[in-house]
Amino acid sequence: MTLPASAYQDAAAAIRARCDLTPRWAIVLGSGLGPLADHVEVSAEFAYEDLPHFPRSTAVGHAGRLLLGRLEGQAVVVMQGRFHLYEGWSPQQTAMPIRVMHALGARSLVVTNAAGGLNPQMQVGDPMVITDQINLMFQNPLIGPNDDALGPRFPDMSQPYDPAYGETAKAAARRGDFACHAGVYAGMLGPTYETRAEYRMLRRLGASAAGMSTVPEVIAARHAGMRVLGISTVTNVCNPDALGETSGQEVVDAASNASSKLLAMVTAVIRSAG
Ligand SMILES: O=P(O)(O)O[C@H]1O[C@H](CO)[C@@H](O)[C@H]1O
Ligand code: HPA
Repeated sequence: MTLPASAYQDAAAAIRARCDLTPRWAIVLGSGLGPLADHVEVSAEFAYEDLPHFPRSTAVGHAGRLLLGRLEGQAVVVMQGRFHLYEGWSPQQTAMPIRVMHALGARSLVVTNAAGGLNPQMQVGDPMVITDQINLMFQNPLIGPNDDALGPRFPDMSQPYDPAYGETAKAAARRGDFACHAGVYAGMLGPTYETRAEYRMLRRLGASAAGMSTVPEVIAARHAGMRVLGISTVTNVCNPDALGETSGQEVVDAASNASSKLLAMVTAVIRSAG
């Protein structure tokens, strides 16, 4: 579905009409990671269905709420649930909330997700700081007329994830004494999990984690010049030579069990950016 060019401004105006907080940080909470929002001192809350042009959350473990408030004293806007291509939303729709949060004032983005761990050292519950991404969805939210007011026609993607944010997140994991990896996120279309042959291929391509989100959001954020921190939580281990079965509920449960690690890393980055 094509969105009107004004879609994200319309949604931002509807939010501003009820809340005058200018968020500095935008945070997207992935599958099972919604409880992180319990730590936000909430000023206003919106159901996605009440916001103009917003898609509705249909994925398991995605509440479908936008919150404005404070985390560690910093003004934040938080998506409790995101949109995926496999739900039937267009690339533009999956990325639209990023533009809305940018229009509200956010200039830094934290994207989190549940992902399959491809690196043999990974265990369920381990976080991974995303250093780069591979777009294997073969779709792009910037296709169509470019909004020159937002960003360039051909955005640079040489460093989509901010290295300083990543270092701060890793330092928080060291202080917390929990394992933390760093690596490349492969964005898949889904909704099927990958076959053994596909996990093998992803390893060969240099990916350390596989998921079905994040890539369109980060493209939209970089287009708009936002600094990005990305953290995956390993919810299933993808060993092509001994692959167990994976279910959506298992992914959600594993992510929420590990959410305290994510909270420690995200709050450290937000605090350090003062
Ligand atoms: O990336 P998030 O939204 O965390 O969700 C991940 O978990 C779901 C699969 O279990 C897929 O939606 C995948 O992308
Ligand atoms: O193994 C996976 N593959 C794709 N998406 C996922 N989301 C959680 N785990 C996975």
